[in-house]
Amino acid sequence: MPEPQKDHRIPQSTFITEKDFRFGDTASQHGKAMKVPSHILPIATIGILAHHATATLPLPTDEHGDYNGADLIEWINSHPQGYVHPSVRIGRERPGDPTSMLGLYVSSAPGTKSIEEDEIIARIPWSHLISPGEEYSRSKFFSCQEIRNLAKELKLGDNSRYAPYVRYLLAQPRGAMPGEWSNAGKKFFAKLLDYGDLPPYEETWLDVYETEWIKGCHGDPEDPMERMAFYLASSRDEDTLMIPIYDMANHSNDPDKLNTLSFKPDKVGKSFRFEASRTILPGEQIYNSYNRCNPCSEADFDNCETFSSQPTPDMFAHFGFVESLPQYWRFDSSEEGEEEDEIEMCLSRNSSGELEVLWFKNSMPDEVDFEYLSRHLKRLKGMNARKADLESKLVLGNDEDIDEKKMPRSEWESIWRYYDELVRAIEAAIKYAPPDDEEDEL
Ligand SMILES: C[S@@+](CC[C@H](N)C(=O)[O-])C[C@H]1O[C@@H](n2cnc3c(N)ncnc32)[C@H](O)[C@@H]1O
Repeated sequence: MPEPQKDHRIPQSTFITEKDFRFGDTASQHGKAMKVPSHILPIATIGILAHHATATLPLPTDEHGDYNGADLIEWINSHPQGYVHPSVRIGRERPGDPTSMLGLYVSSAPGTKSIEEDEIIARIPWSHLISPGEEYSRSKFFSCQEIRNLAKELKLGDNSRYAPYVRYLLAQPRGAMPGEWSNAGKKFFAKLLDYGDLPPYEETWLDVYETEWIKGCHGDPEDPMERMAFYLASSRDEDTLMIPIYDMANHSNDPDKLNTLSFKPDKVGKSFRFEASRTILPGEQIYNSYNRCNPCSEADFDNCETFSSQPTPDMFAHFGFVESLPQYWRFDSSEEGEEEDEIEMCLSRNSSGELEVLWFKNSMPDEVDFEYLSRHLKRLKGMNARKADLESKLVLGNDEDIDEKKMPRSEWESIWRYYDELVRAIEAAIKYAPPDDEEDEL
């Protein structure tokens, strides 16, 4: 499929002429026990919360006390088809600072070589992927069997044949995605979005676990490990595969940052490959794109391996963070029962650093859309004016006992981070509206 045309020279509104290449936004975009390396700390000491976790051996850490994936790398390299590039470092963005993100890097240790374009960053053999087994297909984007298999391995803990991977997964903090939030957090977020009138639309986050897992896969509502497996798959898998090492890479669609390509196994039994799309220098972070195929990313469509094209709000629903620019926004201004009326735009910065909106020719805003956007902007600003009051009523204090009407501070902060980006997108849509004569073409 051709890539949409973008013209960065035009500072205000411009067109994207081809847009109908969405394949569906379903994609996620989702050994033996090892000797523990000498440099270890118990999970709790390195500040990772593990809910419902099976007790496992501690995670290996580096000299800063950060998880370094040493056991994972050794486990993968011990397989004849397994390979992790020797320059790869797993660690924190700011070593030793637990508030900074864990991710994949090219080490900056003296003597470390760059990873060159087309070089393999990691090759993960089929035996080291948690998969739907014989049901695997390259063109399948959701699998109940994958989640079942993942839950089974999580329960096995150190006895899993994926133990080095499972240990890391069990140590992941839970509760970052809107679907996992407290009732109070979900209720307030739903209100902020005017109960389904703004994205992310409720079907992408509100009851996904109940709809997709409990109903769709006949999951057990009493099994916390199944719930954990569901959300781990949602935020980490590549379509239907859980892929160690690869899933340590953080997301970016910034063309200056995105530096990799990935290749799924053609069929059961084959390996997964993760490659450099350009030279990655020592000290640089290794980034993946979780929605590479969205029309606002600069990715070459030939490299569109997973067809994942989620808009920025859906990314928030599935992964719990708001991607930085470029962003892809889709609003539906229609009333219930009416035919869909979509506004679609890319938000980015031009070469002078100014915000820029790129419109899609067939879904530019008309008068009805402007009324919709303006009404919500006013409503959202009204909520912001009451933020301090709302905070005192809705956020749990440090020493406060659990209260059904209140949410943890992390949820509150996440909601307002999303608020800032949503308001910026709506303001930009209004400010950079297409001129009237272009509107007439609709
Ligand atoms: C596949 S994991 C990536 C590795 C992850 N950072 C870890 O510690 O294992 C996806 C999760 O990483 C975080 N993440 C990835 N890219 C991010 C970004 N650009 N900004 C903020 N959080 C990000 C989000 O919490 C997301 O749900």
